[in-house]
Amino acid sequence: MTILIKNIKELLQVREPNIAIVKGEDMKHLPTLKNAYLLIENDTIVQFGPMDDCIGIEANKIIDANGKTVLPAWCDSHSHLVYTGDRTQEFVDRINGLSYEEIANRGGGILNSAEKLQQTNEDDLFEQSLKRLELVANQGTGAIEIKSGYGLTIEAELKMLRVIKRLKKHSQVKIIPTLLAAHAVPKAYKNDKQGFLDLVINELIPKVKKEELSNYIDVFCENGYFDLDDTEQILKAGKAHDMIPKIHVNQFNAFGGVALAVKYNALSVDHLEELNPDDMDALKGSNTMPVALPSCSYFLSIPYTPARKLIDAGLPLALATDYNPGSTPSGNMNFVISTACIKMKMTPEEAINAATINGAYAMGISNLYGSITKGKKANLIITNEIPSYAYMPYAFGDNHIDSVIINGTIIK
Ligand SMILES: N=CN[C@@H](CCC(=O)O)C(=O)O
Ligand SMILES: [Zn+2]
Repeated sequence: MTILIKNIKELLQVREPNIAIVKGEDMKHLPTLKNAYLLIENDTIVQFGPMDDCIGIEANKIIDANGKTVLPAWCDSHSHLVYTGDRTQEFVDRINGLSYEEIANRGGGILNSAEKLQQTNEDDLFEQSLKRLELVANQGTGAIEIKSGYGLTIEAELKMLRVIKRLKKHSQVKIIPTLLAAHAVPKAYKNDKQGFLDLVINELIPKVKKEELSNYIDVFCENGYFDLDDTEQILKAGKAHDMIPKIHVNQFNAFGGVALAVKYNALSVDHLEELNPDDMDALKGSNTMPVALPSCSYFLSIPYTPARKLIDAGLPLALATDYNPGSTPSGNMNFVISTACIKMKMTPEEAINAATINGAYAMGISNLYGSITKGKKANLIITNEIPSYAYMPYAFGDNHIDSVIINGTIIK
């Protein structure tokens, strides 16, 4: 099956295969091709170039993208989209003055979602999660990381990861599963956090590896959740099983989690709403991708990750949704890039780089995703007729997407 997209007004994020990450000053540059064509064969981008070179190319299906922009589908490197129910009551409680922390201390928050998830059967969880996955795919997400972490028991964590495995089989979207082994201390271990850590280390991680459910490991490194010592125990256990760390860190407090994650060669450090000079120093010279989650800052009214500070220091940055029922009930990457431009002062070029090639890097898949490159997967967004690509983040809240192609299949 071949698809030819012709008369593309502007083809964005055109890269050579050797570019796996974009950092600092380079993030300001978004390579594009005007008046272009692109040819897909099965699930792969096989050719693209100026329209003048399109003569004689035939295909099973031809799409005329006159006036439209084509770009790589979004790469959302941080989500928790497998969950059950919602937390609207906590949303209203926060409007009425309670903080996220106060709600968690009362047994709400992650523990609330865990209780619901433990009581939900696997098929129901799959159906609820599939709807969210289809929703974000229609919003242009072609690759997504999905975490466990609302199970908090061995069985419920395995249930989450098995649901993620089913989603992988069922969907064209590229899915990277992450074991969020230590998300909160379960009620049953309230006075025995070490007991819970031992359970994760001695039972959960080996079971996850045995069933080949995930190669990535995450911890919520935060006051009231898991401290540096706890986090290091999990990272060590993960390392012993060849698991790559992707860590929740510095959401509310900065106390050395970034340096610890870098020490364990984390692929990404996510949140970073709080960031101190030591964190910056740890990131410089590392292979770890900082990931900002602006929709979470927006929803919880907490600081935005200091994107300018990171990028101006020569570091890379990825943008992701954090889609989850508590801090970010939205998986819309279009909103993420708008918010990054509006609130974090990222340029449209920086935001698109952060949400495509750098997002792919933060999932370990930038060899096949995140740019328009021959040989990469045909994961594409075709926009409506828009005056320029900057119009996408500028006209926030509107839908600018005409079609979405994922894995060579037109899904919208
Ligand atoms: N911070 C930790 N985990 C999620 C939120 C979890 C929840 O509130 O359910 C996050 O990334 O924001
Ligand atoms: Zn998260």
